[in-house]
Amino acid sequence: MILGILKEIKAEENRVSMTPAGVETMKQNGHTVLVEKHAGIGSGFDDALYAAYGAEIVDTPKEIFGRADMLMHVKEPLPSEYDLIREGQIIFTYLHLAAAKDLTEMLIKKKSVNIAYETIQKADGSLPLLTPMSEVAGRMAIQQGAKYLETTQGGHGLLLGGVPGVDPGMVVIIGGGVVGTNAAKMACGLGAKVYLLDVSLDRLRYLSDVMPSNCFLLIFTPSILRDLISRADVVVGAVLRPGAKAPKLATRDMLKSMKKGSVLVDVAIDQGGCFETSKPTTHANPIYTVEGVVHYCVANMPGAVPKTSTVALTNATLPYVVEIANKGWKKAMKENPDIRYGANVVNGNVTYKGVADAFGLKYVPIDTLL
Ligand SMILES: NC(=O)C1=CN([C@@H]2O[C@H](COP(=O)(O)OP(=O)(O)OC[C@H]3O[C@@H](n4cnc5c(N)ncnc54)[C@H](O)[C@@H]3O)[C@@H](O)[C@H]2O)C=CC1
Ligand SMILES: CC(=O)C(=O)O
Ligand SMILES: [Mg+2]
Repeated sequence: MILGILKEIKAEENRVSMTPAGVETMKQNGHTVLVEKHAGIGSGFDDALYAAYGAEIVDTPKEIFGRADMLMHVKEPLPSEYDLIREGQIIFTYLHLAAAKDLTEMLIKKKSVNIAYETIQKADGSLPLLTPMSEVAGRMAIQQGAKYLETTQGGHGLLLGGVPGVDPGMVVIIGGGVVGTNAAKMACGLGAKVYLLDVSLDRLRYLSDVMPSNCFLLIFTPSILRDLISRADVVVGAVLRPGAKAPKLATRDMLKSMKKGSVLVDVAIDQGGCFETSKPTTHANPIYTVEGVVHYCVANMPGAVPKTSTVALTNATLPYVVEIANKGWKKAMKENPDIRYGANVVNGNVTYKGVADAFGLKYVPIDTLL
């Protein structure tokens, strides 16, 4: 198969979808790998290194779209690429379609085979291609929250961890999955007072065994959130209903009760966000203020730490890329249920229920297309 590694074009997105070591593995499996010129620069990998590991360096995205059987990106295709997508072409990347109606409609029209990293799912319910970036984003969420608490950044001027003799800040994390747990670890490590909320008692029981004593674990209810949010310095949105639009859990009314200059970090923004007042921002312009509360809603947070994220992402994607390339998408989906879950829009059909439900479109189970 011919594989195309495109240069990311989203604002300030410096990741790349495959490391040179990944290219070597694909070559060992008998595939051709086209890498767009300068695709890896932001992650510390130059064209000469890719070439040394067996990649063919290609000048334009147009040539890659024209030649590749499978396209790989990190982020979703952007409008400048829409016309280049070919019928039957495999697109393997983060898509987050339940929060992207235009993109969903475009992919339906193109009849491409769109496999989303974020909905590939293992038998235990975990999301192996979302996990590494959720680890990064969860850890970053606290760095960003701490930074924007500084008065020079628009915050109310508190050091999140405090110092001896002065109270630390209070962090509320909504959702105790991968993002939430990683955010909690960082916030606890800094010495903040941390509240972690989830709807799953089993998850809270597990976390109570592994989290330090400055992490308080509570079941999520709107009234608990309303109470905590009025006292919080940093609130992190970290909920997920896989593949579906995020529920709006924190309302504008709750925001009004918050301290001016406190900070919301809505990591769930890529699925639409879990605060009523969230809208996607970019690394170039990451924050805005509503009701005096700083909102950080960057949909590709890991893109700012590409040296960590690119390697972590390839570590997770590569076994799946190898399987899809070696077997073709149909056989790979027939034989591996994890990959079947990744099917979002295939040959003009919406094959992921959360996406179909988000837009009232017809849901076509992927099994009927294999
Ligand atoms: N902005 C960015 O750059 C990035 C965003 N993300 C996003 O972060 C979000 C969270 O991802 P993960 O932690 O990997 O998901 P996860 O599936 O590991 O965790 C989600 C947690 O939310 C909980 N939950 C669901 N509904 C809830 C509710 N109503 N109240 C409280 N908890 C609830 C679930 O029980 C689960 O524990 C996703 O939308 C993901 O796409 C992930 C990486 C980067
Ligand atoms: C998960 C995701 O959307 C990201 O890493 O950008
Ligand atoms: Mg995202």
